[in-house]
Order: sequence, then structure tokens, then C-alpha cells
Amino acid sequence: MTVIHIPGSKSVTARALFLAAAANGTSTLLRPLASDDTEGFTEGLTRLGYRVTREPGRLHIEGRPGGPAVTEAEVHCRDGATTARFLPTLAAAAPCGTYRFDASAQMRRRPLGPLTEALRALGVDLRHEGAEGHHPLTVRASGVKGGELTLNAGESSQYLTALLMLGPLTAEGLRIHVTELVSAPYVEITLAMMRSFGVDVVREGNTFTVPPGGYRATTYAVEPDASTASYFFAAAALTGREVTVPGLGTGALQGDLRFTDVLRRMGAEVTTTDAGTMVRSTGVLSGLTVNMRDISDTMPTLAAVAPFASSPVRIEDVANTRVKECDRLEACARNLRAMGVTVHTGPDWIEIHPGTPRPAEITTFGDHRVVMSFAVAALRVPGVTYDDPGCVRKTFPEFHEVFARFAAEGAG
Ligand SMILES: O=C(O)C1=C[C@@H](OP(=O)(O)O)[C@@H](O)[C@H](O)C1
Ligand SMILES: C=C(OP(=O)(O)O)C(=O)O
Repeated sequence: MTVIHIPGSKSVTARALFLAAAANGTSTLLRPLASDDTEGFTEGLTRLGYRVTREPGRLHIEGRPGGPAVTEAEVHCRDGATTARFLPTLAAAAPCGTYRFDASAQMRRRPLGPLTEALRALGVDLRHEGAEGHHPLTVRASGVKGGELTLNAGESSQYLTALLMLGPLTAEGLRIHVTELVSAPYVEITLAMMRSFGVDVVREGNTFTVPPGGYRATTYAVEPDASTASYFFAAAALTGREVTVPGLGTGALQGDLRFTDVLRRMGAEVTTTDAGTMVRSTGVLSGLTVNMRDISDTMPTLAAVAPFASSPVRIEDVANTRVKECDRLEACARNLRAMGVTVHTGPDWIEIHPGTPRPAEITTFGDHRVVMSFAVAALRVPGVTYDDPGCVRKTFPEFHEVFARFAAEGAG
């Protein structure tokens, strides 16, 4: 049996950094993720004048309920959409200040229009330098009074998360009516974490009521990243092995742990306890039709193991994977075809047929999940290479070393 210790969740770390920065008092984050996304987030906070100090395996953040310590700053959000969407929202709550945000070429292409429109509707002076709804942008902050909003989060749940986290920093609180929502489990993470920092959001159907009054500092333990764990779970199911991931058990916050339900439906044995989750191959890997709207970061993981299933795999309702680090539906289709696999795609679906994949150079489009997903397929197809293997730095800089050790253990 192999036990894999997975680094901290990107989503939980980003939220914890925001909430701790806004809180009254000093917070400590235990086992936060250290990757390009979370380093970018931390650097952004530092540029806004927040004090973050490091110790091995922990971060201390001195909260500033009154907002950033500086009234002017330039923040580069790198490739991280959590950074690029959450930090301008945090800055908007400042009583006064001018804050400019930019991002990598990849992140500049990704949308945030519904969020910036919502901030403007709340009275925030926010200007895009180029295309509307994209970075770079400048926020001229003068505090946010609060009030009612209608939001379409059908493209990204991060718009809703950003506004929910803003709510307690407004004078009167926020009431948000949501018309559409993708990646819904990420909103559950947000609500649970806001509770840990002292704020109870009331949810009635699609309406969220967020009280004013700010956050309370706390010590927060970051759980392992469930999307990262999907590569190890899939690898076990694909190569006749068993793997246990401690720290992702029945109480886990992240919806992406439900990827193990998909593996179970395909034939793997899955056991979840309070302590963690174990996936064991039964030698059976059947195809299926699955809706991944809630857990679309694991769509590429499933796409990469799909050709080895005994019948077609059809993944539905994943249109928003087209506005991630790359167009993930097309990236998966292109790379699977390069490996000789039959693939069909539609606006929001992909269908992958059983085949005998051959080695190819994977075109990564700078997307960490393309690399990590095809590394799983590569366990059965020696000779796969990547045009940019280093892009795993976004969420898991040590991926190649850890995954190679995991593979070697299975071979030995
Ligand atoms: O809130 C978050 O931390 C995230 C939400 C999801 O994005 P979308 O809501 O844009 O699908 C997910 O894909 C992303 O990796 C992290
Ligand atoms: C989509 C992702 O990241 P983000 O939106 O946080 O940049 C991801 O990590 O798969």
C-alpha cells in the first residue's frame, strides 16, 4: 500500500490568505500550499502592505481590518485566477487608495467581467486598461457601502466567492442574487471558511446574505489539495495499485474529492474514512457518462485515463473548462488525438473512445493540469514528453519528482 502526502489546497490557501489579511488580529495558516499561485497571492498581499511572515509549514498574517497599509500599489497576479479575482476585490474595500493589477498573458486572456461589473454596481471606480473585463485594471478605492446585487457566476464561481468574502468588509453587508453558478462546491468552501473566520452567511436558495462587521483572526489548518490528489487516485486505478491520501477524509471541504466517485463508478474500490481516502484498482475500468460541472478541474484527469477504459467516456457540462489556463476541452482532445485516440468534442462536452495510445509530445499550453493529467496516461505509455513540463509550478512545483517516486514504488 502506498501513502501519498499531498501539498495543501490552492483554493483553501488563497481564501485563507484573503480572510486572514482582512481579519482583526494575527492569523496562522498551517500547511499552506507553496506554489506559484499562492506565492503570487502572498506577494500581492505584501505589495498591498500586509505583513506575512514564514516559518516552515506555516504562515503568519497580520490582519488589517482597515484595509491595505499603502494607498498606492502595483500587483502582478501571475497566472492565478484566485489572485487576479480576489485581490482587486479586497483592494476595493480600502477606505482610499489607487491599486493597479496586472497578470500574465495567460491570465490576461481569462475573463472577470461579471465580477468587475458587480464591483462597479457597488460604486467602485474600476477601470480596465485594455479589453473590458480583463486585466490589467486599476481600482480607485473609497470603501464599499454594500447593498443588493445580481450576479451571473455561470462562467466562474470565483466571482461569487470574491463578492462573498467582500461582504463583511462593506458598511452595510451584501445581498447577492445568483442567476447561474458553476463549480458550486467551491462556494461551499468559501462559506465554510468564512465561518471559521467568524462570519455566517445566510443562504436562501440562490440568495446569499452577508452581514457587515469584519472577520476574526484564527489558526487555520489547510487540507491537502483534492485536485492534485486526483492524479494519484487515477494512477492507482489505472495501474492496478492502491493509494491512500491522508487528510482528505469525510470532513474534507473540497468538492474535487468527488472525483473518487467517478473512479468508483468506473470500477475502482474507494474507501473514505475520517482520516483520508483510499483508492484500489479492481482490474476493471469501465467507461461512463458523467456530468463534471461541479468538479471540472478533474476533467483532464479523467480524459487522460479514458482511452484505457473498456467503453467510451463522455464528460458533460464542462463549458467553463474552455476559459481556464487554456481551452482544456480542445487541449485534451488535441493531445489524445496526437496519441492516436478517437475523440469528439462539443461546446460543453468531450467523448473519448477506448484505444491503444502511442507516445507523443504533449502540447501543454502552459497548463499545469494538462501536464499532470497526461503524466497519469504516461504510466501506461512510456515515451510521452511535454513541451513545457515546468508549468506544474502553478500548483505543484515538485510534481515530477513526487510522481516519479510514486511510479517507481509501483514498479518495485
Ligand atoms: O474558487 C476556487 O478556488 C476555484 C474555483 C474553480 O474555478 P471556476 O469557478 O472558475 O470554475 C476552480 O476551477 C479553480 O481551480 C479554483
Ligand atoms: C482553473 C484553475 O486555476 P485558477 O482558476 O485558480 O487559476 C486550476 O487550478 O485548474
